[in-house]
Amino acid sequence: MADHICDVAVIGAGTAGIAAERNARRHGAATLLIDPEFIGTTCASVGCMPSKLLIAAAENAYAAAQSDIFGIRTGDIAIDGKAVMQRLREERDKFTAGTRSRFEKLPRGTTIRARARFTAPTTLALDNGDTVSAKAVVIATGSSPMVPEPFAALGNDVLTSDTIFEIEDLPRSLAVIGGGTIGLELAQAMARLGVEVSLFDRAETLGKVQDQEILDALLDVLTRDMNVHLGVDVTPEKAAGGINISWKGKSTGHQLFEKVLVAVGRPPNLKDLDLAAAGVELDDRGRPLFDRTTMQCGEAPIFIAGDDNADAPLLHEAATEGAIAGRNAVAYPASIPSRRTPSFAITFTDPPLVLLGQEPGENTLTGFASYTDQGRAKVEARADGCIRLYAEPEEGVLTGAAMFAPGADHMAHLLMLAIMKRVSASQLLEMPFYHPTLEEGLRPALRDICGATPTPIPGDRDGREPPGG
Ligand SMILES: Cc1cc2nc3c(=O)[nH]c(=O)nc-3n(C[C@H](O)[C@H](O)[C@H](O)COP(=O)(O)OP(=O)(O)OC[C@H]3O[C@@H](n4cnc5c(N)ncnc54)[C@H](O)[C@@H]3O)c2cc1C
Ligand SMILES: NC(=O)c1ccc[n+]([C@@H]2O[C@H](COP(=O)([O-])OP(=O)(O)OC[C@H]3O[C@@H](n4cnc5c(N)ncnc54)[C@H](O)[C@@H]3O)[C@@H](O)[C@H]2O)c1
Repeated sequence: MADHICDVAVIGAGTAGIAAERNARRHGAATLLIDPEFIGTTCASVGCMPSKLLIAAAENAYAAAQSDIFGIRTGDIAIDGKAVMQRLREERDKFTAGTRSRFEKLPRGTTIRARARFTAPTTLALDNGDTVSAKAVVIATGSSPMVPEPFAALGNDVLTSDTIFEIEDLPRSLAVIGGGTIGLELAQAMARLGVEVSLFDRAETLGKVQDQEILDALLDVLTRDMNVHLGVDVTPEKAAGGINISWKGKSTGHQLFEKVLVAVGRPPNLKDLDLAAAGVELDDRGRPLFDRTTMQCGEAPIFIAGDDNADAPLLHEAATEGAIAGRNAVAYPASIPSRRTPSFAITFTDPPLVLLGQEPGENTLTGFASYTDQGRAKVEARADGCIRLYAEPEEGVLTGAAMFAPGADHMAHLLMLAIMKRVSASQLLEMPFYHPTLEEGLRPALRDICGATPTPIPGDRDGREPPGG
């Protein structure tokens, strides 16, 4: 049993915790990074990377299935589920190994393999019997999949994002419960890998989409590969050969599935931390109140970063919040506020779904563009989806976007720059748009916005699509 003394103790060695420790050390602190597993982050082990590896396999299966369109005959396509999952795990393990190797490069004595809980605002008890005394503490404990009661009792046929990447072979059929980011990405990937998929959500939308045209486009694409049931409550029951799912609400039915993926959200990992001892003020869900510009919990020497604060549970936000928390833990009690970037979420469906910036308000101007007749999208046989751009009424300065369109994951970065630099639709239209690109498809929406503001379509620019495509 040892008593460790440091300037900044970081609980959790995921993306946020690693960034917090690194930045606290960069600012001169003696640090400790505490984690029971040092698995190499959720992102690399069971999150971003394995899900994108599955999606990459699905994209290749889909491209092979579509190749006839281009006159390329591939013959019968065989999907070797075991090989798909094996490659996924092999590549995933390289990502986790890369992250884990960074722990070995930390200064000696920085890492402690244990689970921590608070005994006072700046003291921690570890489950190996050690204690930690710090000047400030960063909580970076992440989140875990929620499994509602009826599913929890049903054993191994019920999967979450923590277990689905471990399956030996692709199932014949899969019910996906929850059409949020995880459900959408994995449902479409599995369906395109030949799994019979049904997607269920109790909401009447998917992926938090508010715009009806975007939702319609999303449903149009998804339902080519799977059944989608919105506005339903599902009840699972163990049955011979898998799990029987009954649903009722906007539609009613029942079906047997070999496996069920539960993807209904990821609550923060806070319950084992004994936050009462930390003395931080909690909201009505038991989550610490904190300032998102400093990551500080009230006036306490405690900072919270990453999924565990449930603010923006995304990789880039976890890394940013960790860096802010680490710097301010060193600066305590003189926290320095940081400017946070506009909200930015990409769901890696095909085409990608993007929600960017502010949601529209009463006076927001909107511009619309469809990709069903867009030149480059048609060339590539992926003419689906649409985009909606949002702007301020006075000058048409861009404020946000909702997009479900080919290339939206890349175009969103251009729009993010425009939003952050307060660029107007008119100014964007002064920019050259190379032909034929997917970016050209933004212009009808930009022109809509110009048309509704005193800032016109630039007089020396063509007001229509380029002749020839
Ligand atoms: C399937 C899936 C796909 C995703 N895809 C994307 C994507 O494409 N893009 C994107 O931006 N985001 C994606 N995300 C979200 C992203 O992975 C998370 O936002 C990010 O990993 C959160 O990092 P974190 O540091 O908060 O948590 P984590 O990386 O989970 O780290 C938390 C750490 O805290 C430790 N811990 C917990 N309790 C204690 C305790 N009491 N004491 C000590 N240590 C503790 C845990 O062991 C863990 O190591 C995805 C998530 C999932 C599940
Ligand atoms: N590409 C990415 O950036 C990416 C990918 C995967 C995950 N993530 C992160 O992981 C987080 C968690 O993802 P998630 O998909 O688990 O959660 P989510 O909050 O995105 O979606 C949960 C969905 O489940 C539905 N739901 C809730 N309870 C239900 C029930 N009992 N029956 C049916 N439907 C139900 C909700 O209506 C919602 O649509 C996301 O918020 C996101 O931040 C990001």
